[in-house]
Amino acid sequence: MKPTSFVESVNCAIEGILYTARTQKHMRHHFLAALVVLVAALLLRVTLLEFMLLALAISFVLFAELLNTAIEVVVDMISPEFNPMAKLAKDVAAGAVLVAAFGTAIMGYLVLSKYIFPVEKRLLAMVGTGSELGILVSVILVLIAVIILKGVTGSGTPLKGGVPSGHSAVAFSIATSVTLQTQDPLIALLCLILALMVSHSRLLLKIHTVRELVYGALTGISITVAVNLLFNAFA
Ligand SMILES: Nc1ncnc2c1ncn2[C@@H]1O[C@H](COP(=O)(O)OP(=O)(O)OP(=O)(O)O)[C@@H](O)[C@H]1O
Repeated sequence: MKPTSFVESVNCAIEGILYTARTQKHMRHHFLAALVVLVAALLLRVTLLEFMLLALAISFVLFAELLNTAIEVVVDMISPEFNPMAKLAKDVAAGAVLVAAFGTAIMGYLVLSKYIFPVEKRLLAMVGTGSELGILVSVILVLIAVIILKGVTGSGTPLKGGVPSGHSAVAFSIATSVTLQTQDPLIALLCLILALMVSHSRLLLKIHTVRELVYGALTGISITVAVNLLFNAFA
């Protein structure tokens, strides 16, 4: 039935948002990311203008995901069977969300980095600069820990599958070592992206689950930080 009042129209719009949140996992990820960014913005006491920019960028992503879902629903209604034009319409709509999300990530970085980087720099200084020997020892200990953990959990082979992911552990160990060596938050961010890409590739190849990758990352980071703390304490 068509809405007859303003309140009913608003209700229909909210139902559309709820439908999108219920059926589209990307929408739920966008909401979660928006929550994290807005809470971080409040805690970091960004300026009013910066908060407005963040809010605008977040709204833009949510707006794009809602339109993408609307297009998907219409395409599914018109063409439930496989159709190259249906594919094109859905791919273009998904592209719009990707562009919006990419722009928002850049906006978030530009606004929040100047607040987060100084805190990160202080934390890195507390762990101390990594040494060449510390880097080597970390990687060797990470490899030994991965083999022992795989043996204990009885999963995977030394180079493939199981808990934790060896690729993820080594990638995050190297990322942590480079971060400590350079003490530079931007380098840390770039290394984190590289380590995430290595881990993601193992997920795409269906060699590991997210849980195995997270355990791998935690193994790599914790051992590398512990080794560097020890080296610096006895230096
Ligand atoms: N009827 C169809 N004909 C041809 N290709 C389709 C059709 N339906 C879906 N696809 C292809 O599958 C992809 C995913 O479409 P789907 O409807 O499953 O959206 P989704 O899983 O919600 O993805 P997202 O929201 O991430 O774009 C589309 O981008 C398109 O390439």
